[in-house]
Amino acid sequence: MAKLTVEDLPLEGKKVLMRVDFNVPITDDGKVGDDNRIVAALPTIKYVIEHNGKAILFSHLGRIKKEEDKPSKSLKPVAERLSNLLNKPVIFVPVTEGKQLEDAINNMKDGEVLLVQNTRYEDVKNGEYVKRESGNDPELGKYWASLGDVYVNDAFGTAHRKHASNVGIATNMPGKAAAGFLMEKEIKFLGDAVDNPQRPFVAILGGAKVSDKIGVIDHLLDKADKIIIGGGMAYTFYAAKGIKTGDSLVEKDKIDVAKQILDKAGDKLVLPIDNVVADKFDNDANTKVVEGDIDDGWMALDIGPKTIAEFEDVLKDAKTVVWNGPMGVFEKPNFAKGTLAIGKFLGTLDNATTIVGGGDSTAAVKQLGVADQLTHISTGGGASLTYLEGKVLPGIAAISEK
Ligand SMILES: Nc1ncnc2c1ncn2[C@@H]1O[C@H](COP(=O)(O)OP(=O)(O)O)[C@@H](O)[C@H]1O
Ligand SMILES: O=C(OP(=O)(O)O)[C@H](O)COP(=O)(O)O
Ligand SMILES: [Mg+2]
Repeated sequence: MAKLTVEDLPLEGKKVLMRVDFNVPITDDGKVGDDNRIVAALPTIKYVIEHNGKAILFSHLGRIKKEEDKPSKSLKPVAERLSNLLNKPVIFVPVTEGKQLEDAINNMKDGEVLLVQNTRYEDVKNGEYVKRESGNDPELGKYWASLGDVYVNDAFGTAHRKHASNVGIATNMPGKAAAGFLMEKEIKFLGDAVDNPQRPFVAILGGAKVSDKIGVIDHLLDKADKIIIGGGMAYTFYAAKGIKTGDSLVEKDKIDVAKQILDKAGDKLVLPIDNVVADKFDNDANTKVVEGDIDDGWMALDIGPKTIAEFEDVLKDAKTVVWNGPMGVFEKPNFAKGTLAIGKFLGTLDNATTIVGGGDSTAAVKQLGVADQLTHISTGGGASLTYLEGKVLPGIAAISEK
């Protein structure tokens, strides 16, 4: 990378603003469900504090559209886990601006670590959805930049976003915005694996961020030999094909996009044949396996056994596989079979490069015990896909040149 890296920055005694991606799953009882993204940022955080910098960390957690979203999306549990992992105190500041934050920063000693509250708290002010963080409000990036001396972006998982805490701060610190070690590592790995992929090259797309990620498929059609669609991504395609979807996740305003993709894709696109459907979004729901049409009152929460066999057949000769998005609601054990089966199968592909990306997908393969058999676990889902498309990632573009 011809970009500035953390090793190029003066750190001793400096206020080092750092963007990390601590958007981790939080359990119903308010604990960190998977700490892969926190662990992945440790090398850069440790480097900064070992060089006597003051590490001031910024991250988002989830999406905030109304005041009531805030309490369950506090970064407090993340601060506690980070403190355990670093084996030292982490100062947690429960606000994103103002005197409390400024005082806390000014009171820091060299080598200390501080975590600022969820940057997306700025998206809702006085009950209004103002998107200051997600809309890259110029005043916000400028304000946050004013709090530090230098800036390190290690949030690869967020690099496809143009937000105040990544692009905003960086553009306000020209010549002083550097990449962290995780950012460097992810780009190097993805570049090596997918710029000239060994073929057949198969992409697997699932998960729940349909409107975000469906557009990527169009571009992937030019790159990949096959594209497997499972998980919550599949049912908008069902709707586009006129298959009944019942109460499954469908993004109505993306049905036309799905139709266009289907027209272009021919047999490159592989959709589920059967699904595990449930009568409610609950682990204890009544379930059955159905082929094709899903009746009203039922929702597809996992791929079915015939689909698993179908997907394995497509994957068996692959030399490069990139996977983003779980095949079902794996957080609920009764709907984790499809994700587990695909993860296990990828582990058996000895001569293939297998890459899994995404906050939830990596949590899934770790939780299900198949992560060790894969070639690379990337912290970025949407970010990896955007990279794959060949697009510039705004978070990386904003980092200063060497
Ligand atoms: N059939 C489905 N219906 C609803 N949600 C689903 C379905 N399949 C997967 N999901 C959900 O998708 C979420 C992950 O999606 P996403 O954030 O796009 O993946 P990643 O974090 O790996 O990039 C998980 O919380 C999972 O429960
Ligand atoms: O979790 C993330 O992406 P991913 O779910 O695609 O892995 C990133 O933190 C970005 O989050 P966002 O999609 O709410 O901007
Ligand atoms: Mg996710």
